[in-house]
Amino acid sequence: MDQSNRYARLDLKEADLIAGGRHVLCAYIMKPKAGYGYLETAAHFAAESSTGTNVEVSTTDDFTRGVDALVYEIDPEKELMKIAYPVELFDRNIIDGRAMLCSFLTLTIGNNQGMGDVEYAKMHDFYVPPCYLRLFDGPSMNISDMWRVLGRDVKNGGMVVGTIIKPKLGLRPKPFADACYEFWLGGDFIKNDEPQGNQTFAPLRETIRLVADAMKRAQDETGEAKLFSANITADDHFEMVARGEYILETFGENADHVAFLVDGYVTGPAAITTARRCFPHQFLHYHRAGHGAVTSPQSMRGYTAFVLSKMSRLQGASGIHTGTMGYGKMEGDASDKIMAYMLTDEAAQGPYYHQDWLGMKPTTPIISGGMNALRLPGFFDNLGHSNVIQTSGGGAFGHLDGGTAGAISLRQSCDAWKAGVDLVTYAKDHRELARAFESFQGDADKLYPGWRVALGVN
Ligand SMILES: O=C(COP(=O)(O)O)[C@H](O)[C@H](O)COP(=O)(O)O
Ligand SMILES: [Mg+2]
Repeated sequence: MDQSNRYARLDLKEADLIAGGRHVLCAYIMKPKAGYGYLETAAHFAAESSTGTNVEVSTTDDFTRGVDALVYEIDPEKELMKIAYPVELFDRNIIDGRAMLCSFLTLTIGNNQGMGDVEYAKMHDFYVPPCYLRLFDGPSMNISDMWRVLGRDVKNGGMVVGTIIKPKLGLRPKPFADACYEFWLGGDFIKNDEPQGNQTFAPLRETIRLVADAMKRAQDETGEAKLFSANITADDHFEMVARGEYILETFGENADHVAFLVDGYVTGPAAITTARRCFPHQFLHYHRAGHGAVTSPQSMRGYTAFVLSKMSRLQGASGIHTGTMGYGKMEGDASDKIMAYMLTDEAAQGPYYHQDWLGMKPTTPIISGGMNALRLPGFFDNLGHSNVIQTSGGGAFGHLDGGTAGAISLRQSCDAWKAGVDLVTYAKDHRELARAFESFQGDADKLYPGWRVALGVN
């Protein structure tokens, strides 16, 4: 059934919709299945994503029609479809009237992902009007709060030197805490790897107790504050709260040195909001493990990493992994930097929409995935600054001289970049950095040909 007479209004102007302030706008790359017209498929998509189904129903009244999602722009050649969703469509909390991301998703990326007349549809950008934007929690903490604990300039505190305790799984509590102590002698920040939690070989209560002790000893040893991002991810809200409360109680006077890590893609918006609302004074670390299933350029469905990141700022992530923009091991390329700017800037220019954040706190890009001291300068050249949280797991514990040297090499690499000094030159009088070249020789050969002669390594 062609529903375009009801669910398409190609006369609507995007500027008028934005000025009207009553619509969430979404841009999709959509292709109809063979045999289906573009506009009729787009209209069906909008119907199924708002007030309709595949046939007219007798219960529809004028009010219903007034909150129809409307296709307002199509470009079949570019497979581009834009839909305006009246904000009234989205569910609100009964407890405080505020917005919930799950409702945004269930409509804009819901049944429409499995329709028989749609070959594929993927959201590439969305726009949130002020009346709806202010109903989201937004971040309560971010890198400024980390810099404050570290005693740095809270506006321009520089790279937070971080790691992920590796191996990914398999360390029992004492070797885990020992690895933390080792890294903290040179670095600032340690995160649980995303699956590390309460495995039977590493009971959370014992591990956290030893890590809290390691933090105290490392702080005493270095005279510097240290940070830990503890994984509180769980299916059960009460489990997450129990973990968070135990961790804060155990860290005691260092509780403000603790971030909470949540695997936000696999556990979904509810887990992010549990952490954001139950622990508003802790940095909320959004790990996005699994996101590639929908965000990968190979996936023609779901939404992009840009959309995932934008949703995370709405929900209140203090920081989210934004990938390594082609400089690390995960999928991505240099243009992904628009994700980082969308998260940190007052206003964001996305692929299709300009979004003013109206003072919503920034979310900090977390840079991770196959990174090491050799790969950082190229990354920073592309991004243009180093005010990020950077975590290198293999890049720290894969250093020939261990985690402390690995941490120091990462900091030296960032210092070299900020000073505008070539990394090989800087390595000549910074041993840990020089040894990073020997530790990651494949990268060294590829990124810094001639390093062996320059550093006297055969
Ligand atoms: O554990 C790591 C990286 O470890 P390593 O530093 O040893 O590669 C992270 O889970 C990935 O960075 C996630 O990817 P992304 O950050 O793209 O979400
Ligand atoms: Mg990991």
